[in-house]
Amino acid sequence: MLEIRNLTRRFGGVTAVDGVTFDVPAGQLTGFVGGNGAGKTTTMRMVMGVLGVDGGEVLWQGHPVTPEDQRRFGYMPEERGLYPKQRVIDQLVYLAELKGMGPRPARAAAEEHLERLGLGGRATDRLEALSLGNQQRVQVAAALLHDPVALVLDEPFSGLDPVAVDSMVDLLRERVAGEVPVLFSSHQLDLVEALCDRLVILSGGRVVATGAVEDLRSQGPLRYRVRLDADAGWVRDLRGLHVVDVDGPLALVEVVDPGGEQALLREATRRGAVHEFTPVRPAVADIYREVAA
Ligand SMILES: Nc1ncnc2c1ncn2[C@@H]1O[C@H](COP(=O)(O)OP(=O)(O)OP(=O)(O)O)[C@@H](O)[C@H]1O
Repeated sequence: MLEIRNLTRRFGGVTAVDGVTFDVPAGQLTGFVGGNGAGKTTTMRMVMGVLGVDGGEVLWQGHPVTPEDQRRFGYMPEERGLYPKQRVIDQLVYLAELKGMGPRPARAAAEEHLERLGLGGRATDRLEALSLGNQQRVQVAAALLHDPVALVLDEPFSGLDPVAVDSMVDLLRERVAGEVPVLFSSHQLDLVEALCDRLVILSGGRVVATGAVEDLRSQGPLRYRVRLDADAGWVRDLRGLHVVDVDGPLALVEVVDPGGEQALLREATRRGAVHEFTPVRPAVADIYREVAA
C-alpha cells in the first residue's frame, strides 16, 4: 500500500498541495481527479521523489518511501520525456535497463508491451515518426514494462484512441490483479467511473472527497428516474420530493421525505402505465461537481 500523509508543497506564495492525505491500497485502481491546477501533478511528483516536499511524507509498505522503492514504481510523468530521435525499441530497452532489468528480459518485455499496445510493427521506427497517440502508447509501455510494484500515472489516457484505451485498461487490470496499487489522474470522469475502485478528489490543493467509489455514490442523494405514458409535469405537485428535471414523460426526482417515492409510484400507476421507475445514485461526475465546484 502507498500512503500519502499530509503532503504539502508551496511555490512562492502559492500552496499548490496543502496537507493532502489519502491511501492507494494494493490491488485497487485509485482515480485522482480535480480541476486544472488542483495539485494532482505536484502530488504525483512528490510521490515519485522528482519534487521535494515542504511537509508530510509518503509511506510505502508502512515505511517512508526510499529512492530504491521509487525506482521500482512505474511512473508516467505529465511531461512525456522520451527521446524523439531514438528508435522505439532501443528507448524502451534502455529505460528497462535503467530500472535494473538485464538486456534480454528488457528486450522481451519491450517487445511484449509494444505488441499488447498495437505497436508491434513500429518497434524500429524513431519515436518522432509516430503519431502523438502512438507516442503516448510507447509512454504507457515505458511505465509498465519493468513489472513495477506500484503505478503512478499522470493522465495516462489523454490522447489515446478507444482501442488504445481498452488495451491500457486491460493492462492496468492485470497489474491490479497482481496486487499492485495504481494511482492515475484523469479528467475523463466516465472512464474513472468505469475503472476505479477508489476515488480521490482534489480541489485547491486539498482533498475534498476520498473513499470507495460505491460508498461515495451511495452517500449521494437518492433519486428516481420515472418514465410514464404522458407528460410527467404533475410530479411537481407531489410532496416529499424535489423535482430535478421533467422532460415530457420523463422525470428525475430526489427523495426528500422517506416514502416520497412510494407516493410518487402510487400516483403514477393511478394515472396510467409506468414504463420505468429506477433508483439512480449520483455518477462520479455529479459527485465531482458537488464537491469540487
Ligand atoms: N514548478 C512550478 N512552479 C510554480 N508553480 C507551479 C509549479 N508546478 C505547479 N505549480 C502550480 O501549482 C498548482 C498545482 O499545479 P498542478 O500541475 O499540480 O495541478 P494539476 O491538478 O496537475 O492540474 P492539471 O489538471 O491542469 O494538470 C498550480 O497553481 C500550478 O500553477
